Amino acid sequence: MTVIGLRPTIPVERPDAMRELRAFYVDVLGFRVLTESGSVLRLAGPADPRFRLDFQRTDGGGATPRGVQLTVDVLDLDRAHAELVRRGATIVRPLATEGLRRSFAVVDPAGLLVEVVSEDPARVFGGSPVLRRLTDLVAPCAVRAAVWLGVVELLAAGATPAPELAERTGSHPDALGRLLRHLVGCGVLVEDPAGVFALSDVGRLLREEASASRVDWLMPEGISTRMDQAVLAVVHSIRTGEAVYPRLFGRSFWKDLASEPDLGEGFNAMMGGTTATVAPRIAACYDWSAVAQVVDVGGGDGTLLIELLRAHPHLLGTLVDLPHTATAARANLARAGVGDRCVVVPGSFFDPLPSGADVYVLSNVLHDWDDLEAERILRRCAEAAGRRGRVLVYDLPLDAPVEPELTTRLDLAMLALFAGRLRTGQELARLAATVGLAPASTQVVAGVAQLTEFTAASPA
Ligand SMILES: C[S@@+](CC[C@H](N)C(=O)[O-])C[C@H]1O[C@@H](n2cnc3c(N)ncnc32)[C@H](O)[C@@H]1O
Repeated sequence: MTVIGLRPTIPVERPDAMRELRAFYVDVLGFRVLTESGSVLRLAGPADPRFRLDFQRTDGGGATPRGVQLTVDVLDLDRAHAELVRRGATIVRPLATEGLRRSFAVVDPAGLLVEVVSEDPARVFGGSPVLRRLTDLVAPCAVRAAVWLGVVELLAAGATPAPELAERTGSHPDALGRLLRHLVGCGVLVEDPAGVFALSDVGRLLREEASASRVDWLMPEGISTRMDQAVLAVVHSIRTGEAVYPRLFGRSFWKDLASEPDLGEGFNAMMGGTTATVAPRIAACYDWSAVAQVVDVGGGDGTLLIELLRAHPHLLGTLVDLPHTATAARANLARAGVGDRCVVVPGSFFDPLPSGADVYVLSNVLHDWDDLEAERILRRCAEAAGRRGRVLVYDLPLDAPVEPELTTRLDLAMLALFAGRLRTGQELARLAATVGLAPASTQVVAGVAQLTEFTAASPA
């Protein structure tokens, strides 16, 4: 049996307690009211409507609960019933249908009354919340629209009435109102009775976690829209094993970024924002004291190299990246005051790299490529590092100790965008072995990502 929801129903004896409960749970804790009548108050969690809490007056007559009662939503009520009967559970109310709601009740071993229900009426339209969460595209698109229009930014500065939001974002007033209402429904915004909108606690995460989370990846509109479109078309990648991005936009992801400056700048800003959150940890968790020269291969906009050079004033750096990104990196490195300690080399990591440095860093690079290409990049690093140098690979491993949904979603996105892939630690080590590199040490960065140091394998 599959449980998709759980909510306690709490009996309330004092008549005026309902008002006090509402004030406590709604006004203070931010729960939302789903149903309110004289005898029933049904609430949903502020951040997640799947958190449910129901109160029921005991003096309302009828079948009111005597003690706390649990309501368990299941996907298949008949199967749940058959299973509980087979196990000898005490069924205290037989299977019954009341409108769209089917239920039965059992007593659990602790004596708690458990009502088992399938779809409650409110859920029939729109289907199960669990399936809706997996299939709905409207809410993610509405959040993107609010970010792209600048609604989130404006609301972060203060609560604003809808007409003013429409004017300041250059939006169609009626259409924007509809967007705002859906976002209230999703728990991202709140609206007061005067029609003034504000960010909810969840909505505030869109600002507060901007550089630490996926939210950075919603900005700016151009490149993140293309990346979303590629993910929408992932079925092509599943059928063929190929990236779908070139099929949609006529050229590879990296060529696309190079040919439209806004796309390239947008991607560098998104990537730089993400790397900025881990760069200080990479700078701190590896022993840079014996390193004189570091080459950041595919170093992006220079975010990581800036951090390394600032944290370790003895270091000299080289950044290799495609020409348009190299130009951006050069400007960033100069602005950060470390331009005199580094060289920026526009070029490809499929070509020979500047040789003789102590460390070659590949940060968030290998997962953009399939095994053959990743091997070619590693080979260039190994050649340039020679027997003395080291290759440092920073990436999120496929077997990172996080919810598998996090790593597997990135893995699928890499497939759709570049035919890239996430790799387990072992897969990375196997790939490195093909170019004569052996793992020497591994650090876990930010609890999940991995910094693996490779050296030339000892000759057999
Ligand atoms: C996912 S980003 C990672 C950037 C940076 N290392 C970081 O961790 O923030 C991948 C980088 O590889 C660069 N890149 C793609 N193809 C390249 C190539 N053939 N040669 C050099 N750099 C390349 C991109 O321009 C981009 O900066």
